[in-house]
Amino acid sequence: MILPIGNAISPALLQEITSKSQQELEFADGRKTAGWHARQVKNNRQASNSPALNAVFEQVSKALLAHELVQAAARPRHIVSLILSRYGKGMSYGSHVDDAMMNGARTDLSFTLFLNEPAEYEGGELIIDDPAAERPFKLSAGSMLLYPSNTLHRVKEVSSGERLVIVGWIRSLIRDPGQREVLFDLDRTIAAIRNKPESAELLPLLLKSRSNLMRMWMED
Ligand SMILES: O=C(O)CCC(=O)C(=O)O
Ligand SMILES: [Fe+2]
Repeated sequence: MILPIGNAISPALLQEITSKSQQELEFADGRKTAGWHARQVKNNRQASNSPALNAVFEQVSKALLAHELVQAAARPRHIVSLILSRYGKGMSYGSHVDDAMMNGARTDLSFTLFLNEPAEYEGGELIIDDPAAERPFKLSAGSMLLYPSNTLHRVKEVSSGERLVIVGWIRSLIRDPGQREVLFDLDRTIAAIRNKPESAELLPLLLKSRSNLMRMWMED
């Protein structure tokens, strides 16, 4: 499941990140943190490690882990890694798969949190490989695209302006994307009937099914 999530972080946090990116943070060649294959197709710049960057990442992690849709779709155990990237004119990231393990943890979901508006740059679409159709995504500032880490994906060349994003990886309590989708659908069903008096009898059974599926599938 590929899921766009609007308003993933607050406008205040978004504003703080963009102004720090312009004024305070330093950026270096993104190839330094890529594996041997990704290095050949990666052409961007990313924020270097610093206390200011860590403070940003802490706030972003907190906001995303508290977000209802992120919780429902990803069932996150924790955020494994975050990168703040900037793509200027001529930069892109060719087709690749993300590393299965980062910082000692399995990566189950990947996401891109868009930090500036689509009108601020040409190109720069995130494309998730899909045998049936190419799906380009270019979301508004503060929105994120959440997708399974087992996909091939790429970022089209930016032809003008600048693209600023935070890219991240989530270790889920539910390893299998299909099982996560069943739980996501159940969450939505429960939310839709929760306050309907005519569903009062069915609700406990649905809650029981969700709990018991979690017990079957969850790992820590
Ligand atoms: O910039 C993006 O939207 C995605 C970047 C990416 O795929 C990666 O860093 O692995
Ligand atoms: Fe990637």
